[in-house]
Amino acid sequence: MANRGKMGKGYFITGTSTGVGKTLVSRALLHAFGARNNTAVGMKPVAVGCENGQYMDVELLLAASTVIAPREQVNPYALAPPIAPHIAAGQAGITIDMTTICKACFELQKKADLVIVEGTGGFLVPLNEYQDGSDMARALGFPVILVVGMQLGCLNHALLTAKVVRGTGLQLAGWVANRIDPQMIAFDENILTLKQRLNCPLVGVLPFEQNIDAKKLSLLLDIAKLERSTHMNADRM
Ligand SMILES: Nc1ncnc2c1ncn2[C@@H]1O[C@H](COP(=O)(O)OP(=O)(O)OP(=O)(O)O)[C@@H](O)[C@H]1O
Ligand SMILES: C[C@H](N)[C@H](N)CCCCCC(=O)O
Ligand SMILES: [Mg+2]
Repeated sequence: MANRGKMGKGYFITGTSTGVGKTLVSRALLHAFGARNNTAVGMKPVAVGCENGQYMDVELLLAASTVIAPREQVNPYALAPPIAPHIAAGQAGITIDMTTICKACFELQKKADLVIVEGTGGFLVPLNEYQDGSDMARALGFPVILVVGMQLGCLNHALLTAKVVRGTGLQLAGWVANRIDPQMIAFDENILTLKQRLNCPLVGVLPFEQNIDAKKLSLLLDIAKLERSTHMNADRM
């Protein structure tokens, strides 16, 4: 459905690694924007890892989206082996192309107020012979939200990623602390360290949940704080 002729905005969701909660946070963001009467659609440009014939990231993002969009726009590249995308693409005899991804995203921006784009693995995962996730993020041009999987080692990964995101010329609009290790020692001190050093808003802290309810967890995300951060940066442009 045409989005009243306006082009939707977007956020690029990256993480400190694979398996840290990018999909969970993307789903929660889709629900959070939907609850504010925004239309919102998820995008997984490059999905790798097919389980029982399904690309779960794509299925979960489709289910959390408030508008229906063609699968080829939501997920331009689906590669079955659960390995690095450039290797999977090479094995499949294809090249992941940024123009293809940008065109698909452009079509989604016509359909929704917000496009929540989930990256693949961590920020610098290679996508083809010359480009990686940072090139995709730069090509899309959206502010970045960093998902930090809270576990020992996350400080280094989070601060490295923040440095590279900013070095790519993109805004780090905010970060989400995702408690993937319920046994993490000094959890509060690690959160405080990243609040002091990431220099962007903490959008929310998601607890470890045995039974995940993305809609419930969306209530823990401070979307207003995220939007203030994004607008402030836009004003500086
Ligand atoms: N807060 C949490 N509590 C419990 N389980 C979680 C939490 N966050 C993530 N998980 C689980 O950890 C796994 C990885 O989460 P998710 O798929 O969102 O990570 P990802 O960063 O999107 O991974 P990928 O790099 O494969 O896309 C999933 O099984 C998910 O259900
Ligand atoms: C298959 C997995 N769940 C992710 N979708 C892809 C992770 C690629 C990681 C590449 C790397 O950093 O070594
Ligand atoms: Mg994912």
